[in-house]
Amino acid sequence: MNILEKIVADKYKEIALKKSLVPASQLEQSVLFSRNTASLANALKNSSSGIIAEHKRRSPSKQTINQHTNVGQVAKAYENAGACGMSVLTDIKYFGGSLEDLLLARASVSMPLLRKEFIVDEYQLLEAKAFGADIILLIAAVLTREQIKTLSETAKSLGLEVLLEVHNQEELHKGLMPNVDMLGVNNRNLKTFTVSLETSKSLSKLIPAEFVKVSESGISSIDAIKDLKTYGYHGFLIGENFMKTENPGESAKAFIHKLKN
Ligand SMILES: O=P(O)(O)OC[C@@H](O)[C@@H](O)c1c[nH]c2ccccc12
Repeated sequence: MNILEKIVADKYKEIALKKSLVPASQLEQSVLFSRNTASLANALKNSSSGIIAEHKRRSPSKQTINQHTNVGQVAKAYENAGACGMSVLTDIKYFGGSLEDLLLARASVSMPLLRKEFIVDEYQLLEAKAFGADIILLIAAVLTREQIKTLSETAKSLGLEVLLEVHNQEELHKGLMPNVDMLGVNNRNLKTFTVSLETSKSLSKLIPAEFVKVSESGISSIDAIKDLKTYGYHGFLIGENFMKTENPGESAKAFIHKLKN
């Protein structure tokens, strides 16, 4: 089993346990469940920065990145820095995140929030809504076309936007469908962890114009973003480059300032 298969196998077990502890009907009663959601796609189209800043404590590829953050403060600082949106890792076992992190971010900011998770079941969409997300991630590598279809339909019916993540042409073709709002090209191969911005560049021409394009992972320079913009990208998902510093919010602020000037 590769790491991605391991994460997903654990995820199915985690969901079964959670369903037995917290029924879906309880999630639907959350005060946050009936709120109006914010659009990341619109924020990206209208933004000069395009930065989606991520909160990530650790990862299978890097182990510890930053264990000392206050997610509410980081969220506030990312928003003040001019980020278009924020991505919050909610996987506990491999990324050290939680749904509480998402909730704390939601309590601190009004910018669009992405639940960064390995979503394989509609129950996780209800959780996303109940804990404050505006956007959900669907990873084509771990889903069938049928799953992408039903999960994206349900997400949209809950008012959640859909960011579909792909890493190659095959995944892209599997996932292109009307309920997908944004196409994220992950520069990191989730099976081997190798990172190359060439992945975003080569896949860009295959993505139809109606999808907002997001380049994900391994982005750490202004030049890289300027380059990716020429390939039609509107969004840039950055985690480690901010999180590995002592003050992720300040790092994001300095980065976005440089980008705009
Ligand atoms: O920390 P980076 O290299 O800037 O990457 C951020 C983000 O793209 C990455 O965390 C990510 C992209 N797709 C994922 C899927 C699951 C978990 C994490 C991810």
